[in-house]
Amino acid sequence: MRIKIVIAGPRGRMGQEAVKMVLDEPDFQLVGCIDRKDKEVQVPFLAEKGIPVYRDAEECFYAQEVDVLIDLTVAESSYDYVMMALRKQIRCVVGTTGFSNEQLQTMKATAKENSTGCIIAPNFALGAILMMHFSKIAAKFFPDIEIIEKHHDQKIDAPSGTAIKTAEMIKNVRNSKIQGHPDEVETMQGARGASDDGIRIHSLRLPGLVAHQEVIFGGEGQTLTIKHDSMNRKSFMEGIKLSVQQVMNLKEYVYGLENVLDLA
Ligand SMILES: NC(=O)c1ccc[n+]([C@@H]2O[C@H](COP(=O)([O-])OP(=O)(O)OC[C@H]3O[C@@H](n4cnc5c(N)ncnc54)[C@H](O)[C@@H]3O)[C@@H](O)[C@H]2O)c1
Ligand SMILES: O=C(O)C1=N[C@H](C(=O)O)CCC1
Repeated sequence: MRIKIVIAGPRGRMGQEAVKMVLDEPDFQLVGCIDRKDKEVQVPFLAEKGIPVYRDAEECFYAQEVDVLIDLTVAESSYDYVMMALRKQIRCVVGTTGFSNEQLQTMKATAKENSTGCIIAPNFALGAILMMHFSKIAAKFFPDIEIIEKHHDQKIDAPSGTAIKTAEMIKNVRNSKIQGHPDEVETMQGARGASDDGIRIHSLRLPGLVAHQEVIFGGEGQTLTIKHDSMNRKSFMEGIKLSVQQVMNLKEYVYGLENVLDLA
């Protein structure tokens, strides 16, 4: 039996790539897409293949038998779609970033209440998962850390979901620390970036970039840099494919692809 999939956000940079991936995968079946309500734009590629595009998620979930929702939209709509899907016991694979902690906690609780799998991953690139994992190891030895994330200039959320997740993973192993000089002063606001428990996060947005992150550790007489670059959006597809396969056997919420990979 093929896994029946709906993709929300099929016209986006990630959505287009995900549509191709799902259509190319013999074990997957794309049964529909969900596009935004306010734009009546045809999606010719989907029309040719006879794949319905719904403007209303409720209608989509009513009309189609769905195993997994893949959401690649914006946090506001993604939250509504995921909540609706989980309440109907439709599993979710979510790449969208920019959720509040409260939204993440509510989706977690809803997945549990409905015994339904939900993987939310701020980054699906396997190299990025390793970059975060290696950073967590390095942070045990080097507690002075600056994260520099660089993305294309059409990204709406900052800092990136990956940078937030990296800081969260590091905080699990690093004691709280205020970095830099205790009397340090910003003579231009924002010069030192954001601070998460003392870890500094800097967000760069430029045309030409896709998704990149460096985690720089400083110690006595040395620095260590752990760096990952996504050159295109195909780099995320292997992780989405794996998540769809894994979520079929899950009955709860998982935040981060590292939790469904064997990194031991
Ligand atoms: N997890 C990862 O590995 C990963 C990788 C790349 C991007 N992202 C995230 O994925 C999301 C999408 O990124 P993108 O670069 O494709 O953005 P994009 O702007 O190209 O695409 C977003 C799509 O969502 C659609 N959309 C907006 N509101 C909608 C609604 N209410 N219903 C349905 N569709 C709606 C837009 O029309 C657009 O087509 C972002 O949150 C981004 O941060 C995650
Ligand atoms: O918006 C993007 O493009 C990306 N966002 C993710 C994030 O916020 O971490 C990472 C991959 C690309």
